[in-house]
Amino acid sequence: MRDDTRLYISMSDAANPLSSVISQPFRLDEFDWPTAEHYMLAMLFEDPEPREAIRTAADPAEAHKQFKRHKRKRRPDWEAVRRLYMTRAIYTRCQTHPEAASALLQTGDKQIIESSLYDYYWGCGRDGRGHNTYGEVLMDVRERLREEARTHA
Ligand SMILES: Nc1nc(O)c(N)c(N[C@@H]2O[C@H](COP(=O)(O)O)[C@@H](O)[C@H]2O)n1
Repeated sequence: MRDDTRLYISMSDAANPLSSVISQPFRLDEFDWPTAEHYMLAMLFEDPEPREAIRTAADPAEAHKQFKRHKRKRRPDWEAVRRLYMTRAIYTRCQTHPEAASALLQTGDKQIIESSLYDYYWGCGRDGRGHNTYGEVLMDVRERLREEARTHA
């Protein structure tokens, strides 16, 4: 049965304006980032070398390869900060690209769910019991954009 109250998205859909891998560059923390995924993966490291290797990767797949290459240098506090970094990336992308903000606002009050078989943190996991953190980040940013629109009306 169709459920119009939910919107399922896939992380790997680079054509979806809600995805973290869509090519919508933005500037944040004094650097230019090709995608939100590049930014999030770079923030996994405090060391500037892997950060730069990820930032300058040609696409998100290459950025992911760089992330894996440097995996051992991963910052110890990542679990505590990852949601915040993803939120900053998505919010800044929406500030930079009005079409990104508008695509998010057009989802209305739908619950956004990242469908992922394997990821129980960013996605909903195979059985739907995952945290769906990426979906929550999108909904948080959507709420903030709405608040800002109300304030500036
Ligand atoms: N499943 C999924 N959904 C997203 O929205 C994502 N941005 C990612 N990215 C992947 O997450 C991994 C790094 O973060 P964690 O250590 O899991 O917190 C890495 O594999 C990225 O490619 N994944």
